[in-house]
Amino acid sequence: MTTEAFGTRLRRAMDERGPLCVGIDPHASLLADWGLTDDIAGLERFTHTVVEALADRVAVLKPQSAFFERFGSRGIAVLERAVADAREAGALVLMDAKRGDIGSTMAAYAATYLDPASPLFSDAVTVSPYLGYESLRPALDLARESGTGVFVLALTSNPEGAEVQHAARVDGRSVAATVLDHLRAENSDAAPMGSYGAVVGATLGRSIDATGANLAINGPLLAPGIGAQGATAADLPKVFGANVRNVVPNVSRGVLRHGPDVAALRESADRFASEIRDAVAS
Ligand SMILES: O=c1ccn([C@@H]2O[C@H](COP(=O)(O)O)[C@@H](O)[C@H]2O)c(=O)[nH]1
Repeated sequence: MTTEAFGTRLRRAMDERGPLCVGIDPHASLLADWGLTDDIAGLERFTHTVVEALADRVAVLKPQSAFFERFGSRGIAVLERAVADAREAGALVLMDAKRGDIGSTMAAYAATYLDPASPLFSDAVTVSPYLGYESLRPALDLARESGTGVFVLALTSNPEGAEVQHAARVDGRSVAATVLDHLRAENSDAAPMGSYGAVVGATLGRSIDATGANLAINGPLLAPGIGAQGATAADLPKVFGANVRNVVPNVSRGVLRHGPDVAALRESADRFASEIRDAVAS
């Protein structure tokens, strides 16, 4: 059996549905705003509603694992169901777990999200490179084998990220630029796009320039920060320049605050999608 690469599947989904990625982030405050209880029943209703509203129309759904983990094993069961239902409805699922550890432990994280036999098998996972890029090798290798993807934190959307990511190594290269260089090498032989992505916040403005980072990695660029964190679709060309075609913009609370009405969730996602289309085309 040949497994189609994640980068190929993502490119097709972006072309067919537009590049928008909507987050499934069941904040306690959103459960309350939706009139739901802050327990498993509320979590289940919230998650099911988002998947029902959006999995048949957006390219990517991104569950934020933390909001499910806080409910223990029953929360993980809700997450497993959401991943399976979203994939069944045609969305790619990017698990936002931000895992990172020494290689031998990383192999277990990789198996959790990228092994087709796992109950949490997803199309891609976010990982943290701060134990050293090569510590991610088990995930990078398993992704290649299973046709899945890996998104590595490079320049995150939060202001605190700069203290680590802009820091210079002894050779003067910034940490962020180094991560992006590794990803470019990983994606070098891929067409139409590699399966190894970077997380680069839509909030960053031109602060990227100071890092010497080159965003041309021939892979997807997950761009969180639109909506609740203050960035807009219009920021995308400013931040990503010529690489904007590979950007997967993420909106979580900006869409989710319109629930629990399914039509209102869809309208909001459609509005963001259309603003993004216009901004990317301009
Ligand atoms: O740099 C990063 C990396 C990940 N995130 C995650 O994306 C969503 C953003 O949610 P909003 O409600 O749209 O602000 C959330 O799950 C974060 O953990 C990020 O924001 N920045």
